[in-house]
Amino acid sequence: MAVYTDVSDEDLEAFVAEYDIGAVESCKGIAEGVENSNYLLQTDTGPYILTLYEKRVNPDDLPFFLNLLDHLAARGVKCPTPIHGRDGRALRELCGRPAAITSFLRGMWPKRILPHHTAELGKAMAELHAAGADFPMSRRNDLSVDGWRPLFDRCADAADSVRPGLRETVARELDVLEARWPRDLPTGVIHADLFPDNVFFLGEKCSGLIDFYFACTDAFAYDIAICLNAWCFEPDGQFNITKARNLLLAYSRLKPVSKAELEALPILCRGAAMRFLLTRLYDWVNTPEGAMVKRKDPGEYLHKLVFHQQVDSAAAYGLDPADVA
Ligand SMILES: Nc1ncnc2c1ncn2[C@@H]1O[C@H](COP(=O)(O)OP(=O)(O)O)[C@@H](O)[C@H]1O
Ligand SMILES: N[C@@H](CCOP(=O)(O)O)C(=O)O
Repeated sequence: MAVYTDVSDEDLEAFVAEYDIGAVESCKGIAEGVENSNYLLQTDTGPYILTLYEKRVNPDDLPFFLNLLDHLAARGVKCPTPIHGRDGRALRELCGRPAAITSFLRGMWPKRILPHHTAELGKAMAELHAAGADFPMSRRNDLSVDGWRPLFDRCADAADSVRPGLRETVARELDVLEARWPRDLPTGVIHADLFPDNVFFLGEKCSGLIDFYFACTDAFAYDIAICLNAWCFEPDGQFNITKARNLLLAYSRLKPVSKAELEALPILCRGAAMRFLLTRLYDWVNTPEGAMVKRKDPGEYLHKLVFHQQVDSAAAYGLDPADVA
């Protein structure tokens, strides 16, 4: 359940009165999501999403996120568009929290991933990367290689209680990642959390991307690596090379992937697995029993990490670097 802050009818009406979006008809908390409080706000002009930004979002980052959504929407990316109040502001405060209203995206995220989904994903991600090219702001990725060891230090003591031997495995892998992390790949705006629950579909077509609250400036190929992990493993843990190939081909048709990017994919996939292993491990040991939020399994990402440790070429993901100019 992701509604951390309750909003009274009076506060809501005063808040919505700052916008030209009509009168409130209903406002219901949305159970999905983990980071922020989200409400489905219905007014007499249609549905909207009301988000109250909670503790884990740094308020200083909000102008980056909201300006990015404005920028992407203006370039035709299907994403939530911030609604600006009559004073021009998209970001204001509600119940003591930073808050914004965005447009409502139609569609549903796919519960069972099929090969056509990853092709649509590749296309949508390439469009996103291209549309971000002239976005003037930048945001450092705090959850990239330099952030992993400090994060691990805050939960390492509990690692072996989650999985025997995990502390040693992570420590050794961090040594490898820190030594081999590629730092000269093409960079730009990436989503950085493009999991299936953040990609909506209407029928077989992608209808939009949501949840840009990890978006940052980083290697485009790192975004691809995050998606290979999140979309191309079957529930039984098998890697599905067809889904991976569909993703890479659809992406590279719109935004060519260089040989250097492809060659870096195995180490980027290891890093992407480490990133989600660590945030899940941190949450696993720091989320109290009975908390509203369902903890995600760090073991799933340990399995993905071990898979990529055996990979020596992007050919294992369906696209051979030798085939790329
Ligand atoms: N713009 C949107 N249009 C339609 N539904 C949305 C939109 N934004 C969020 N939602 C709904 O709210 C849920 C949680 O949103 P999300 O941004 O993933 O939350 P969190 O950042 O807390 O993880 C989504 O799964 C979706 O159901
Ligand atoms: N995708 C991350 C968790 C972040 O959750 P989201 O609801 O903000 O997408 C994971 O699976 O660990």
